[in-house]
Amino acid sequence: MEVFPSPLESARFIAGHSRDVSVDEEGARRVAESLFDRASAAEFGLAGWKSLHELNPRAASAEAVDWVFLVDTLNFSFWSEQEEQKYLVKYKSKTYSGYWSLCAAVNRALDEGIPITSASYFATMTLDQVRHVFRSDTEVPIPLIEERHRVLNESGTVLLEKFGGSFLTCVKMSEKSAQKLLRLVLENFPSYRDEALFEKKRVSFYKRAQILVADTWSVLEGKGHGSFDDISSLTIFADYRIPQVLVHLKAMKYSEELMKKLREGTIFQSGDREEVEIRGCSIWCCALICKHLLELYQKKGQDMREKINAVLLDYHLWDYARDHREEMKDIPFHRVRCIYY
Ligand SMILES: Nc1nc2c(c(CN[C@H]3C=C[C@H](O)[C@@H]3O)cn2[C@@H]2O[C@H](COP(=O)(O)O)[C@@H](O)[C@H]2O)c(=O)[nH]1
Repeated sequence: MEVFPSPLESARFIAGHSRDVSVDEEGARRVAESLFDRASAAEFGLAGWKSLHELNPRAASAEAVDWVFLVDTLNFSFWSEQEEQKYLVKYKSKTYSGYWSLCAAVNRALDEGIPITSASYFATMTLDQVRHVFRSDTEVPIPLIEERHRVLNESGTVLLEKFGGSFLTCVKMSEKSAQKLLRLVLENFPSYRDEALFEKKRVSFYKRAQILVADTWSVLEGKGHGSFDDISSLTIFADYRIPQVLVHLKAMKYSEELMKKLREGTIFQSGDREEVEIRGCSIWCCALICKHLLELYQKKGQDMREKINAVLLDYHLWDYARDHREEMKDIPFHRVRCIYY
């Protein structure tokens, strides 16, 4: 049986050997305290995935699960070199940027009668068809269009050959275990294997694989085939926004030399030491915030393990980063062009 390193153990190891990034335990505690009241609010919970985001599916159907699979297969690299020159998609008289531009393009295609979420379609899509579906409403195209074409064909082919073209089939095989679904995704879909070498050790982040499991849990509303009893075993999803918000909230710190490189807009490569430290420390920092949050509730005699986990903390912090873009503009995000996040 193939061994997949645990993202949480990887994060612990990276945080323990990191040079340019540090987790601030006091800062993490303060973030937990600031979230304390909000964590028991409805928006923080699972229902927020649909109620807060108009582009997410309303249904909990097999088609909705396929929508999640397609989107998370392409859920990477939306940042633009120049902030003012970026990929944008207009949908139902609203203009979307970043991750939401991907969702808007998918929904636009579905409205045009293009079965973009069907494996039988995206398994054999041509590059021109991908260019058409994800066309931009500015002169800036979606980044990594050739890579998106490749992962679409690859993932669609596997979904057809091994799971009858339906990601729900894969979910059913996981028998309500998030870790089993994570393993099935990693074993079968190579583009999801988000790993690196750090201090000669194989470490993992599995950002798209873990968010795929989390979004599947969310779209199925934690019920039926999506009632994962081990959903709390997932970590946050190490993208390029969570580190930014953790530094903004002073739960994580960068060295002067790293801050300088980030401010200059240095483009890092997947697996660079600084990139691995940023991603691993982000995961570790959020694990500490979760721990402190649960302890705060325990002191109040409330067992919130069903309501607080890294997934819901991640969604909250990611949405916070979106809503506080202006306030966070002095904190640079790290730039890597890759298919992992
Ligand atoms: N850690 C984490 N990373 C996330 C997401 C999402 C979308 N999930 C939302 C959908 C339903 C839920 O309610 C979530 O709110 C996208 N990303 C990553 O962000 C980056 C894009 O950023 P920007 O350029 O600002 O749009 C890119 O790496 C993308 O992969 C998340 O949830 N967590």
